[in-house]
Amino acid sequence: MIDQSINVIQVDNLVKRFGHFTAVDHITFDVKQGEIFGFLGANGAGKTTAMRMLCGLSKPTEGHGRVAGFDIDREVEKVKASIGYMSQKFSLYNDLKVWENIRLFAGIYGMRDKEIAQKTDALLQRLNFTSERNTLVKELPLGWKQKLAFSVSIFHQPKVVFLDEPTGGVDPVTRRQFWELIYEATSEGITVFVTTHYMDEAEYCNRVSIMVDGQIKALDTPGNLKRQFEADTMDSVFHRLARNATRSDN
Ligand SMILES: Nc1ncnc2c1ncn2[C@@H]1O[C@H](COP(=O)(O)OP(=O)(O)OP(=O)(O)O)[C@@H](O)[C@H]1O
Repeated sequence: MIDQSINVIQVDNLVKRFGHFTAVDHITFDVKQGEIFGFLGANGAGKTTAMRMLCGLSKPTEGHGRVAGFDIDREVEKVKASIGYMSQKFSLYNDLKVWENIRLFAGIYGMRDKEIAQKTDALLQRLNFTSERNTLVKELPLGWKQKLAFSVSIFHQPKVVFLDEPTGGVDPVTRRQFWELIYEATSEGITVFVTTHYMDEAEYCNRVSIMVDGQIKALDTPGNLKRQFEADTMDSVFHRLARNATRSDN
């Protein structure tokens, strides 16, 4: 359930410049506890750069942000300890077994061995992965890897999880299964911040922001955005906003 009174993410005029280039240009928004917040934008819009600042991986040039109650500039370690992160490029170790990946990441987040062992059994059952416990991650199909990577990213029960294009390259049925896991996480009170290029996934979010050339050009529920732009689908809303982007080929 979404708790409107608690902002898990609060961003105020956040800016990131690389030399003279402004990758993220004064973005302001907040995300409520338990919300699924879709962070959309064309290639190069600035999504990953913004997300890296929110995760404490990159210092803002200007502006302020708080994640899980901590300042993203001055309390970086506390931010990192309160979040989960899953990126398309880096998530699991291919040369480790399924259970070894779970133990490794849970250990990094400070969980105790006994708790890890108990929760590992429960997780493998939940994912129908029990027979894959000793399989090397590189041998799993991509969709399975993604489900496992997501489950690992929330294994330590973070306040918020950041997902950077978590379902890239898999079929709609597998993506739908992945979203079932996202809904389950929110029912446990975890807030989800997700970037995606798939507009059917944008429809699954509680609210969506659309970034164009470093700026947030629209932010609302999918239903309200469709009404505002007199569009039938989020795909059409997205293309109306993104077609004037100078940084991408949309
Ligand atoms: N370290 C860097 N130095 C210089 N420019 C950068 C750096 N990181 C990103 N950029 C530029 O900032 C802009 C935003 O990039 P970013 O990766 O945040 O976009 P994105 O919205 O995540 O795109 P994609 O969907 O392709 O991942 C791009 O023009 C990119 O080239």
